Amino acid sequence: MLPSRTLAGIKQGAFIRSQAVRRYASASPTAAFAGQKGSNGKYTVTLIPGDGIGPEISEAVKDIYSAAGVPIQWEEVSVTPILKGGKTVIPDSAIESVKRNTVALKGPLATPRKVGKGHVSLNLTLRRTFNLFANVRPCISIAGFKTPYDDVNTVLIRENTEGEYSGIEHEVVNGVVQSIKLITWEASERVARYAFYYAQSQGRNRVTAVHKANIMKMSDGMFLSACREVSKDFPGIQYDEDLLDRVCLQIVQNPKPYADRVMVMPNLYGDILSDMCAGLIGGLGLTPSGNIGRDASIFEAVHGSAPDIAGKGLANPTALLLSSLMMLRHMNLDEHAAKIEKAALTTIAEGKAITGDLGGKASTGEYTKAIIQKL
Ligand SMILES: NC(=O)C1=CN([C@@H]2O[C@H](COP(=O)(O)OP(=O)(O)OC[C@H]3O[C@@H](n4cnc5c(N)ncnc54)[C@H](O)[C@@H]3O)[C@@H](O)[C@H]2O)C=CC1
Ligand SMILES: O=C(O)CCC(=O)C(=O)O
Repeated sequence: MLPSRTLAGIKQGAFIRSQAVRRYASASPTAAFAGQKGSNGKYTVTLIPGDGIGPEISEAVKDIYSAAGVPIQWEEVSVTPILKGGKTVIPDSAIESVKRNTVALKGPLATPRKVGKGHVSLNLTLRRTFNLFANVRPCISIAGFKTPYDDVNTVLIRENTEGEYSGIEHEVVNGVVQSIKLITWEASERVARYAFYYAQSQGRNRVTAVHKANIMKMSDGMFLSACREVSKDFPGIQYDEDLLDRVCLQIVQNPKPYADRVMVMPNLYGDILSDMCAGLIGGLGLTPSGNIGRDASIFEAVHGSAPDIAGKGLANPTALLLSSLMMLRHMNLDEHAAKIEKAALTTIAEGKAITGDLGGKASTGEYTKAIIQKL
């Protein structure tokens, strides 16, 4: 029997602050925001604009924040990788900025696709560097924006530091490579505990662990054991388990039943399932996420750098904007978040100034202006 290690700060009932149920909540008890306003009355937040469409959508967020009078000043840093001792690393200045500010908004970072070559993913490097153990991915239908379903309301919590994304790969012999899926009890337990905490604080009454333990009996099996163990500490929350493939099928047939719960799962499953859910509400231009850690949290869109549309003014900044609203709520700036959220969702529902991915004709700038006019 494995020991049940309790992560300090996420015990049932030991919440740092009570939280109302909120759309795009970050619900982070582990990294309770302790930032102080500067002498200018503003909090400093690290901004990593990112690659591809990153700078365009970051600019849109900055413009909306200025217009909305959000008390934030951005500390912009580059994470262009540098070579240090034969390894690709993120510049120290970027690391120091996130450490100092404890919150960051990050645009997408591209990872070279060359087979077996190119630097490692900086997205994953950042998650590991700051031990951002839970990736929260809410996906909610936007009222007034017509898609095949009006009632998608899923929250995925993805283990964010290990699993299939451990990056441990090697060639055994010519023509045979091995990639190791590393699952630890500690990481499984802490993400499970976070999922239960999130469900409880956001009024969701069930946690479903999504897995393939029928095949990966030891790795996913242990992930499930950790979830089961944690579930005992949350008697008010129902707990069940479902197979990843079944969940995919069921969600695309009828997403409604999933609105009552939080789904928690190993790393890769969360990556794929969240893109699938995004497809149900209008695409990757709409889905936010928060990488939550104990000492820092980094908020980013689910999507990547979209090289196919970069620099053309076609990018939809909503996903990054909604990620930033998760960040504002994490920082207890709820009123600012609510005001911006209303302006953005109303702009989409009206449909007059929406970007091409949503079937409109507006440029990134025109859509941004339409939001600003509604603030
Ligand atoms: N967290 C991160 O920073 C992530 C980074 N990536 C990286 O991004 C690069 C591109 O990856 P892809 O597989 O092409 O995925 P992607 O998410 O960048 O693009 C997939 C499709 O969605 C569209 N799309 C994405 N975001 C959009 C937006 N905001 N507005 C309008 N359309 C949007 C793109 O134009 C493309 O057709 C790769 O280098 C990948 O490694 C991918 C996923 C996440
Ligand atoms: O780092 C990358 O290039 C892709 C990462 C990704 O898809 C994710 O984990 O969200």
